[in-house]
Amino acid sequence: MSVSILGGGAFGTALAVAIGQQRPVTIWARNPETLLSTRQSPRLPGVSLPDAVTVNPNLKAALGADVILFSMPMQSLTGFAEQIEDGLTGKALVACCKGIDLNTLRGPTDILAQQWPDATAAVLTGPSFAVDIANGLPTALTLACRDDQLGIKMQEQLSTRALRLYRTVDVTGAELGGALKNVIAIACGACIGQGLGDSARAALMTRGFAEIARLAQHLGADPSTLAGLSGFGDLVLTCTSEKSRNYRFGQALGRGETFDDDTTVEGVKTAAAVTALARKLSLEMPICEAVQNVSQGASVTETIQSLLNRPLKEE
Ligand SMILES: NC(=O)C1=CN([C@@H]2O[C@H](COP(=O)(O)OP(=O)(O)OC[C@H]3O[C@@H](n4cnc5c(N)ncnc54)[C@H](OP(=O)(O)O)[C@@H]3O)[C@@H](O)[C@H]2O)C=CC1
Ligand SMILES: O=C(CO)COP(=O)(O)O
Repeated sequence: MSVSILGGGAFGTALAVAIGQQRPVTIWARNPETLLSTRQSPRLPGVSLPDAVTVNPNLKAALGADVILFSMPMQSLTGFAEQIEDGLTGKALVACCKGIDLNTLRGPTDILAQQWPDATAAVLTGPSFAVDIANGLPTALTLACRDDQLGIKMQEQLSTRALRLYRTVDVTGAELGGALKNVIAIACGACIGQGLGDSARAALMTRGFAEIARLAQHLGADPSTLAGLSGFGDLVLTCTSEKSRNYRFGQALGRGETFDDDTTVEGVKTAAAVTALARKLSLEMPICEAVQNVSQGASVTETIQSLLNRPLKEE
């Protein structure tokens, strides 16, 4: 099975570095100049692509692979997919983005499946910072594919000695865990940024997990997926590490500081999408709604106070 990665940002480059330790892989980027000239991505400085990685600026050629990984921000996926005319029949399309599309309220595999009904859509997600993967540190991810036979083949192709893929057929659970943990990470960053302490963060993580489970199970996810790498695992990582862009964005909100506009922070648009989705489905998701409000400029102090003022209830 040949493998291509579309997207030359931090995650796409890290995956190319990891997979390229064991087998040939192609990476395509819309602005490939630096990758071509230095074999490093400006989004992941200091890490060089191994010889087994081909940088191919020709998208059509990259689309010829059997397995195609889509490694770009969630809100770019629809626009990117719509410009590709190829039917990609019979190919395995693996979404590597974490989020919910704000216009359609769909996850990445739905978007891929709608654009390419004759291909199989899957998702690769879980607790992993690009820099850790690229440095060869041990990492475990979830590969979710409804076609388990294809999932088994991809698991073998994409795993390396350090990058260990676990498999599931629960695409909905894997995708929603990865999308929503970014929203809760913003809340946790804001909590720490405001100086509210580790106990308050633990409360937000736990009640945030309850919100993730509420929405995901309503949409058919298996609770065991949510307790796994793509849910609980990624929630723990992202809510506790300053390597996370979502967490750092939340910290900046909590401290009343500005944040670099050019940094990918998936949780902001996902908070808006999930708030809309929860309203549509009549589900209560107060922490996600709070993140949406503070991202839109509401006071962090007042928003936290209104969470604390909610009626007492059973856990
Ligand atoms: N970084 C990480 O540690 C991890 C990230 N992820 C997920 O991976 C996804 C990508 O994030 P990440 O790589 O970190 O983000 P980066 O900000 O590092 O890079 C994003 C990349 O996407 C490219 N891109 C943006 N829009 C388009 C488009 N319309 N067409 C083609 N390429 C486009 C950008 O190109 P250009 O440089 O030209 O702007 C850039 O190379 C996110 O959903 C994230 O949640 C998942 C796990 C870990
Ligand atoms: O998804 C990630 C870790 O699993 C990366 O998190 P950030 O996008 O917050 O940096």
